[in-house]
Amino acid sequence: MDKSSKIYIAGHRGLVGSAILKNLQNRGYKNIITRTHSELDLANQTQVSNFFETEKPEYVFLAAAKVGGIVANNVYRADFIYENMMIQNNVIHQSYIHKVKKLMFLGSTCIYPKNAPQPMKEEYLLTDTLEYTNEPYAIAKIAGIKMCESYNIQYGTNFVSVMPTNLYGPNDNFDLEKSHVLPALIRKIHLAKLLSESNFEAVIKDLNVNTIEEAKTYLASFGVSETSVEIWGTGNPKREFLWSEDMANACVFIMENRDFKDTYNLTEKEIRNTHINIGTGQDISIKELANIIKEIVGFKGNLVFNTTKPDGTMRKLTDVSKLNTLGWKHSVELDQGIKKVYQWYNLNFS
Ligand SMILES: NC(=O)C1=CN([C@@H]2O[C@H](COP(=O)(O)OP(=O)(O)OC[C@H]3O[C@@H](n4cnc5c(N)ncnc54)[C@H](OP(=O)(O)O)[C@@H]3O)[C@@H](O)[C@H]2O)C=CC1
Ligand SMILES: C[C@H]1O[C@H](OP(=O)(O)OP(=O)(O)OC[C@H]2O[C@@H](n3cnc4c(=O)[nH]c(N)nc43)[C@H](O)[C@@H]2O)[C@@H](O)[C@@H](O)C1=O
Repeated sequence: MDKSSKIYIAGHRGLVGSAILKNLQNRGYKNIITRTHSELDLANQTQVSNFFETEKPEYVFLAAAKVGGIVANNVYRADFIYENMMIQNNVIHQSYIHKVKKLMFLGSTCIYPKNAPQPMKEEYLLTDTLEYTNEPYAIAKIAGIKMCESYNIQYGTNFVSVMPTNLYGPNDNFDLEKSHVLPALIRKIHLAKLLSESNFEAVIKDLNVNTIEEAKTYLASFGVSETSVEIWGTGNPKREFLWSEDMANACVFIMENRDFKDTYNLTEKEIRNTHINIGTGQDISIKELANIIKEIVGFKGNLVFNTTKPDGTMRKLTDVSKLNTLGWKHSVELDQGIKKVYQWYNLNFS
């Protein structure tokens, strides 16, 4: 990519897409194109075809997807498989038709088997059964990897796939039902702290409701009160968290430095697993995460574990040796990142 290359970021207002946009702008890329969801529905084949025909992007970051936490994945199973398959089929196929020079597809580490050996290497893909709570999403992501790989092999395209661990940062989704654990716990614990300080005005503003009674009833349905916050599951699952701006940095690094054809003289087994894990290589339990957030937010109440909610996979630590060997390593540690995102939340959301 050179600084005047025409680069399309799909999903530029999301957690990762917004960080990729900022990263490219900071590096001096000047010809970036974006479309909001309402301007271009990537699940619509005709709209996507017309967009590529008109704009002819040279490089594509595919960071648009239907994304959510464990409960959203488990409940909206049809939406997760349908929308993700449609978006990626349309964008990847039109990138082939319109001779995009390089495309990056964003998968997820949930593509690996539920009981994969830890840490998870790229080659563990398709070696065993998936975690059921997010199987539809994971199957869509596996289809995306295989689509990139198949087009590369049959048509000589240059499509690279990356598998990020759990991400967090500015522009995350803080919805109490549908979000991932880290933003959900920041918001729940923050609201519990406000309740404990009788700062009802701030609670009403955050939830955009009319009265404190309404706010308290809503929060009670998520197990949030002035004295305690509910944590889903046992608290024992472990997760690995990567700061979204580090993720964007890794994406741009790989787009600038790695081509699919770099893998052509590898063995057949390696050709099958050319996707690259992106993570820190470090994980912590949900209980530990909740305690760190509690400390940073300054909430003095209790954490209560609701074991009727799913734990999901017990561990999914990425093996990041492939990425490290390419020359990239994360820079923001978890406690530092949580402080930064809590600051961002207070400035932009609360
Ligand atoms: N967040 C995480 O922890 C992880 C994310 N990933 C992957 O990283 C990528 C980016 O995720 P993230 O940034 O968190 O997701 P977000 O939900 O923050 O952003 C997704 C973006 O995609 C857009 N989008 C969704 N559907 C459509 C559509 N039909 N047409 C056009 N735009 C659409 C959304 O627009 P709008 O909001 O307007 O609908 C939004 O801007 C995804 O592929 C995801 O699977 C992988 C692992 C972990
Ligand atoms: C990125 C990844 O994200 C999803 O997988 P996940 O890692 O299981 O997602 P999660 O962040 O929602 O939960 C992590 C853990 O945390 C626990 N947990 C506690 N309390 C809350 C809570 O309040 N909210 C949420 N969401 N989880 C909670 C929760 O029970 C679980 O044990 C995939 O569906 C898939 O989309 C994917 O690729």
